[in-house]
Amino acid sequence: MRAAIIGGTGYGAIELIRLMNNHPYLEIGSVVSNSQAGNGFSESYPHLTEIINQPLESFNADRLAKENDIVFLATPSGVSSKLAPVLVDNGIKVIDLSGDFRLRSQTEYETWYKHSAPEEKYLSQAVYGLSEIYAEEIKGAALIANPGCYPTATSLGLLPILKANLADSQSIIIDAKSGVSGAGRGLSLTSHYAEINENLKAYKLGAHQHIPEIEQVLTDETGNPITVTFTTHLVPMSRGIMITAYVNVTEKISTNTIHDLYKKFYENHPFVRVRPTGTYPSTKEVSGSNYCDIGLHVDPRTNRLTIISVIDNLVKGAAGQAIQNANIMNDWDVRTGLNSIPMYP
Ligand SMILES: NC(=O)C1=CN([C@@H]2O[C@H](COP(=O)(O)OP(=O)(O)OC[C@H]3O[C@@H](n4cnc5c(N)ncnc54)[C@H](OP(=O)(O)O)[C@@H]3O)[C@@H](O)[C@H]2O)C=CC1
Ligand SMILES: CC(=O)N[C@@H](CCC(=O)OP(=O)(O)O)C(=O)O
Repeated sequence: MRAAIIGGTGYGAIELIRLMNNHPYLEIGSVVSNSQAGNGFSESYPHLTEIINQPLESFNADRLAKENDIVFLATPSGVSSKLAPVLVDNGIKVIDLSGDFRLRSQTEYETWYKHSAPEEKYLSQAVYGLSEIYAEEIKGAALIANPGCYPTATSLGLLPILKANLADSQSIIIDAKSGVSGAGRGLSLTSHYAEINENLKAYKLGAHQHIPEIEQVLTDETGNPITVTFTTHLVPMSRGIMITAYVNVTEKISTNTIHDLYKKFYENHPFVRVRPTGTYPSTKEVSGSNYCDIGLHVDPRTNRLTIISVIDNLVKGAAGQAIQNANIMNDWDVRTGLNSIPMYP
């Protein structure tokens, strides 16, 4: 199956290429670049020399639909909302890595993203691609809204306890940290070496676009309107996300019991690894892989559960989950092309 990638010279796109290169059924088809059309790939990414030789193309929806079977949009929010409709109307399946089709409400989208929402007609047909939770819906979808990196780690970490009705759903605090590649390849003062090296920064307090996304999933899955306190931090590393979530449990319950509950919840989901009690995952232990690793601890003094959830933002947080969704859409084993062991150290 030929897969086109749009946003060709961004970090999401090259991660798609790295993963697709080892996928037995997905062949890298057209690679579209807005800024580098006509140039060779290795001019932007010399590490791909003699591996990916095709020239970068400009966007042409008719040609893309004729020459490819599926399109991955690795473009910024506000750009995907313009490109996806043209592709869907051309009858090609689309997996969008941006935030454009994740929120069902246009008003919510415009409040948090600060630009115009996609058309209702396309929003209503988009399926939220949190692979472990929505596989049935993903199977038949024409347009997938691939989840955000922070919402992936957060939702997978919180859903088992919330769905078991063992937590006070209004007590959730999420402390989130990301490596700099989460902000993409574009240059900015925040990701400038001297600004981020040996530094730790909190950002977008109360204004992060992933807040409504997290609240939407948790609310949908529990049936209770949930609001969360969510604070993001930029850490001086290239890849990786760690979320530390705190939630009050509503009855006396041990870490072992909660651990068993999580193991059961994810027993048929090979990419979520629930760590043994007393051990907590680190970002390097999932780096370069599609795993989400979860560690759990209940403090009996406070009756509060601490959840540590780690992913690689570019893999499970973006390109890896997108490929996992393509696997689900095509009825291939979810692990297809995603078997690589995390890169350690
Ligand atoms: N980085 C991450 O960890 C994650 C990213 N995402 C989302 O995935 C998407 C891609 O992210 P990422 O690759 O990191 O971002 P980058 O900034 O690295 O890449 C985005 C690419 O999109 C293309 N682009 C930029 N502006 C325009 C435009 N106006 N019109 C058309 N194309 C444009 C550019 O490539 P070219 O000029 O070659 O077309 C650019 O390199 C974003 O929506 C992001 O929010 C989601 C989860 C995690
Ligand atoms: C470190 C960093 O800046 N991360 C980005 C993550 C953005 C992202 O992945 O965008 P989506 O909204 O498409 O998920 C941020 O916090 O905004």
